[in-house]
Amino acid sequence: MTYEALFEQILTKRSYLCVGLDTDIKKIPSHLLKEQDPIFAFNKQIIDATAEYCVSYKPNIAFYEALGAKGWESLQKTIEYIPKSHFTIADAKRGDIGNTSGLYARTFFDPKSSGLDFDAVTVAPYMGSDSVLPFLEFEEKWVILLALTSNAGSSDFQRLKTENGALFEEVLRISQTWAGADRMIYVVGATQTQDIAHIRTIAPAHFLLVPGVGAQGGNLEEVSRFGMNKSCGLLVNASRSIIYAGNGVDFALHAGLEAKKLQEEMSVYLDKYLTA
Ligand SMILES: O=c1ccn([C@@H]2O[C@H](COP(=O)(O)O)[C@@H](O)[C@H]2O)c(=O)[nH]1
Repeated sequence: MTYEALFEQILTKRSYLCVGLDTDIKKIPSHLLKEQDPIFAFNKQIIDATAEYCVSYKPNIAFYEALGAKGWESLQKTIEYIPKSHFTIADAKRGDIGNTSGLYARTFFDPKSSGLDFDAVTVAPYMGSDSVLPFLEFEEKWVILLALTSNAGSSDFQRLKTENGALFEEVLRISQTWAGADRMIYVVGATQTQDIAHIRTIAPAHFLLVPGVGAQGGNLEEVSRFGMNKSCGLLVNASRSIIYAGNGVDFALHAGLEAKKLQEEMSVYLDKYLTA
């Protein structure tokens, strides 16, 4: 999906919501456990209930890998089921020496090799350019680079001072020499709103993937006020607060209502903060 097509979807849906498919076999409603593929059965109903309120889905790969071959099968079925209008993110946080990164890229971007065809994959920046560039060899696919993550430990390294500011600022600056806003997105936690306005001065045009609203307590209004640019430039993720909003046979109904609530709030912020 292109930058323009993503923005178009945001305007059409009046939403910049990314639903996180962090589907935990231990947390899904018990009636689904009799299904042949409980994870896919859960995801299918979540997608049906939320697709009209979001523009993106982000399965966190850990939840699937942990189940071995069956988990990969559920992931593949899920990705095939997501409507093509939605931007798909493999939250895998990969990155290694170049030839290994090339194989990670094939895993998520080459359906002939792996059966998976995501639009984007999250990548850790700390092994440098040769660990990231192999992902960019796939046309029309995106790298989502970890910049300032939502967890408390983000300050252990990401905020370390360099002669040009904090390390995460250097990640933002240097990585812009590898790819432009049409192929690169940055992860900035919703718990880091005090830094978002400054991040916008370093990366004014890029989309930011913002996890941390909902279960982690990030503030959607502040994220939108400080982070929105003239193409919206935000994909705000919520996982647990949506997919586990209910736990009975009507779990998908509750997930849909939770997604709708966020979409309606986003619609207000698009009117208020989308810069001309
Ligand atoms: O900085 C980061 C980067 C990634 N994540 C991931 O996003 C979701 C958040 O889930 P919630 O249930 O909405 O808290 C999850 O997959 C994380 O691994 C993040 O939280 N922070």
